[in-house]
Amino acid sequence: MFAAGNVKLGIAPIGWTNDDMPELGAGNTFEQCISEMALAGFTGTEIGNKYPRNVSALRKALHLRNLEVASAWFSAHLTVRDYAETEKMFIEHRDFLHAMGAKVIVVSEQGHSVQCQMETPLFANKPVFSEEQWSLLAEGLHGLGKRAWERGMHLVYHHHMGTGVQTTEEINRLMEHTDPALVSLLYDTGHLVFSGESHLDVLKRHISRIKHVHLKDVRADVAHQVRTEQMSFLQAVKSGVFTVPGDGCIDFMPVFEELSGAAYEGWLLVEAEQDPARANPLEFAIKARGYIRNTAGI
Ligand SMILES: O=C1C[C@@H](O)[C@H](O)[C@@H](O)C1=O
Ligand SMILES: [Co+2]
Repeated sequence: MFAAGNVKLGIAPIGWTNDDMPELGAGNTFEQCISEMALAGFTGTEIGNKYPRNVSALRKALHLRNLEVASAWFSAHLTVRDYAETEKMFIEHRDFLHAMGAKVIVVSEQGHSVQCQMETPLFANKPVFSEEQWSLLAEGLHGLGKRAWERGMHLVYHHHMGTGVQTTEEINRLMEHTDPALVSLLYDTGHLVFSGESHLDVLKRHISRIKHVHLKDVRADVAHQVRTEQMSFLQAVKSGVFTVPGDGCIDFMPVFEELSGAAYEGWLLVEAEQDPARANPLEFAIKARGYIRNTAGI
């Protein structure tokens, strides 16, 4: 299916320790996390809050386990703060990722986001950007995209539940109003399905812009409960709305077919935040690895 060497397989540390709720998996160490990633058969990772910020220490720890850095999340605040403030932090983040050998920088606009509010019902309160906020976002992303290019890197925008870029319409709008040379798309299956979008329509429409992929599955019964009981994003995660590919309601075969058909090059990164006390991270990493082998043949 995928041509040899086109894709690399990674896994995010969020299944071991959750950056949005560090109390989930607080007892899991950095070394345990990266050792189990390697043991499960992955060759890449994103950077979590327990990872050392020292380039040589992180490089050594990952190299010992044959792991590479795929990317790391950056929270932008382009709709609520001065551009210069976001740019300064972005440059620091970019330079760290560049030193670690990453080629893409994950960016999500967190201005007005309800993603990290424990008590705020998700679906009723997601922000809807005004015309002015859309312009601030597009212009700001163009600025950050140019900064990424200074190091030969791509900015990949992460559409996300509880933010102003969640739905198909919002993703379409962002893609239409940004320059493909400066702003690419991160495709996250879990966020699209949880939001009620057609993940395959988004994939087909924006395939040429997609430069990073998060493979996240959804437990449909929990997603339904989140809507009916007006739960927050964090409550949804704690309740188990997300899981690894092969354990939820998404059939990843058409996703892999579409990506490979378009000769997608880059990372396929399993990202399944759930409570590690309820879902053993190593067990679920092994499960994901087996499912990908059986469906994508890699
Ligand atoms: O890429 C991601 C990073 C996390 O911090 C976030 O909340 C998660 O849902 C996600 O998709
Ligand atoms: Co993601």
